[in-house]
Amino acid sequence: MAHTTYDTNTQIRDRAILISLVTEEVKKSGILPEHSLQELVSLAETAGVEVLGVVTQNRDVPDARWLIGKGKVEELRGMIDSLGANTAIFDHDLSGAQVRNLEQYLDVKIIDRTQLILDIFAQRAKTREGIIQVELAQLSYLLPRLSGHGKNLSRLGGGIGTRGPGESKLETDRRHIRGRIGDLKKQLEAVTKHRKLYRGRRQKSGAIQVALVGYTNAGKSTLLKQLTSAEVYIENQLFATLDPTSRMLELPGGSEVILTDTVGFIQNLPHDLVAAFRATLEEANEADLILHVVDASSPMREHQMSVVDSILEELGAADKPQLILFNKKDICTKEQLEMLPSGTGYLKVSALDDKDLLAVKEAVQDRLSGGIFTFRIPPEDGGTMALLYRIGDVLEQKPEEHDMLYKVKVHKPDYEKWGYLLDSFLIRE
Ligand SMILES: Nc1nc2c(ncn2[C@@H]2O[C@H](COP(=O)(O)OP(=O)(O)OP(=O)(O)O)[C@@H](O)[C@H]2O)c(=O)[nH]1
Ligand SMILES: [Mg+2]
Repeated sequence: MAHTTYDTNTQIRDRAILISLVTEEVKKSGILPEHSLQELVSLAETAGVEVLGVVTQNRDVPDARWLIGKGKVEELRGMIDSLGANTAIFDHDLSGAQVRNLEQYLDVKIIDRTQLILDIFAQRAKTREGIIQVELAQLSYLLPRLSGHGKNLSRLGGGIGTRGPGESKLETDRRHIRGRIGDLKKQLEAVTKHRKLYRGRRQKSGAIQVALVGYTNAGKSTLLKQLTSAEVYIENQLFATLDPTSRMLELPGGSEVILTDTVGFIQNLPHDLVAAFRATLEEANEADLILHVVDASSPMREHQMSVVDSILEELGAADKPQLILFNKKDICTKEQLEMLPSGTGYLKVSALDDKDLLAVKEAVQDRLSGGIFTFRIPPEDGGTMALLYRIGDVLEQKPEEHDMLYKVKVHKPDYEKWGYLLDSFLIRE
């Protein structure tokens, strides 16, 4: 199926009211409701929605029929009428029944946080793999809620919540959607296999992989660009990057690693999406070193870090060597900077500062270094000598009797891969 593209000029622009529900569960989670709502506003704006207003409600538990209390629903209806909204976006996942009830009563399009995120992903996906992944996630999300969506999706005929699978798809029966999900999974498998092959080749070539991961908008793409002079898409919006981009990064010692930018993480990342993007996020899993980029200026810094940690754990990448980059130090307050932990695993940087960029490269080099070793190699053995240059930085070379002595600062990942070939040349002291 062709991916539905969205032309903002010919569509009715979404004019939305955002609704945040603060339950006991939310209070216990440590997520500050105002930040979550702020994030929802950013998500909506990123999706191209005009935000007309917000409504919040405190309630111990969600209402089964309406999510929010009936009185709030009335209030919302009044706001919708007076502001001329055509969409209501809830910072909370909705059941099919809740969508149906709200849609009937309010007569606007009802969207929840997950759909909003999925919609942004649909707009952003560029590669075949990304496009399939998004459609798969959208359909998996839609399937159990199918009965909830009715006339408004087709009446408005576009905008958030309807991009991707396309309107006609929403009207077909579940069996059809299940069939489509099956097809997509097969396609995804084929594309992923191809990627794995390519990745395998990259690994065989001995290249060291370093992955930039972190919360959305932390500055990952900016760092990739600044460190490698790559042309990448940088925006002060959420999920600017969807498909991983890899570039060569030259370290101060002269050796090269492959640096990969990845999709940003977000709290409550829809589970279907994590599953669908597993293949992409596996870049992090394949990495020899993870650079966890943190927006140190964010008031939600700690929470965002723990979101990233738990997603890394879900991916099985929690035990990878990690370096934490506290980014955007140039816009941090003095207090924020003082609060940051320090030590060898952490670096406070600004992606816009050349000195800091050099410090990042040095730290990467250090983290990848497995120590300094000396090898004795006969001068005619060019192959082994070439191998030395592959596993690290040659610091010194001098003749001794008939051989050459090489002092090498080895890269841990390379040494683990190739070191066994050098065992017999190693001088043990
Ligand atoms: N002041 C300041 N701004 C920064 C710094 N690094 C990045 N930014 C800005 O932060 C915003 C987000 O940067 P990106 O590089 O797109 O962030 P990202 O982590 O790739 O975001 P996603 O792709 O959305 O996950 C942009 O407006 C950048 O210009 C920094 O060190 N200092
Ligand atoms: Mg990015």
